[in-house]
Amino acid sequence: MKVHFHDVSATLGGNEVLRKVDIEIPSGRFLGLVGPNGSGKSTLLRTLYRAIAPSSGRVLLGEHDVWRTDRRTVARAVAVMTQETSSEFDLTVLDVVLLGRVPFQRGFGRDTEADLDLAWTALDRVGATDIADRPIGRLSGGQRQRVMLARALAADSPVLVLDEPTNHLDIAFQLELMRIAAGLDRTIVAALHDLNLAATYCDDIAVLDAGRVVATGTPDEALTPRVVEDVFGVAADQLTHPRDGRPVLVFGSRSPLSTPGKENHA
Ligand SMILES: Nc1ncnc2c1ncn2[C@@H]1O[C@H](COP(=O)(O)OP(=O)(O)OP(=O)(O)O)[C@@H](O)[C@H]1O
Repeated sequence: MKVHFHDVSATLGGNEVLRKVDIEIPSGRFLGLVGPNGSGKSTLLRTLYRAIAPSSGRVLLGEHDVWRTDRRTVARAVAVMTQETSSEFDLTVLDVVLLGRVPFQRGFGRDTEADLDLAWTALDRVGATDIADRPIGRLSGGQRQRVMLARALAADSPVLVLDEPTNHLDIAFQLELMRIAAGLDRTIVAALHDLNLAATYCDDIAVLDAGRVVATGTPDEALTPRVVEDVFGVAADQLTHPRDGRPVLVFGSRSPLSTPGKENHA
């Protein structure tokens, strides 16, 4: 299912935090949304899962305007993993993952065998079957993040929203999470701070700055040294990874790469 943010603007607390953002994500593509703190990434994601209404513009899921579609239909189409921790601290991990199935159940329906299968498969996928009985409130930040990913995976929705999904995760699971996401046959939009994780795993990148899209394209097209320096105020070089040919950013150097201390030995 394709997603189209069509000239989306949003105003919060009297400030325009999104300004005519226009981004199209074709069905099945993985878009990384990057930008400095406060640039509007989470706000844009919220317009997609019906948490913040745009002040103008439209958010399209397929051909349908999210804001003219009922909540339940949107909840079935869009699974969300955010930083907001579950307030149900006494629920077990398995219960929390099963919450991902709620939009697909009728009324206050019971969990079916199929729901349980999907929940266990998702827990297995994130390596969390051994903590299925633990209360969510007694997990580490990283364990909780895994459970939140499992909840989003258990909802087999065509669209997946990830808001800073790798926070709290050790490096091995950061890579694992991105590998899992990249391998899904879903349309994904993820707000990411780590530009190299974004460059390695995303099909496309959109760079936001002060509520505006300032660059889009494949990682090598969007994450140029010029864009990184203009938007983040950090000097960067774009190299090519020797193993996979993907772009890699190296920060804090001046182009062309200089070797620290070399001049002392000349
Ligand atoms: N509820 C709110 N009321 C008023 N202003 C808000 C509200 N939520 C966010 N903002 C402001 O909107 C702007 C965009 O915030 P947003 O959280 O979308 O940015 P972000 O790019 O996700 O940032 P970060 O990388 O720090 O998570 C910021 O200036 C923020 O202070």
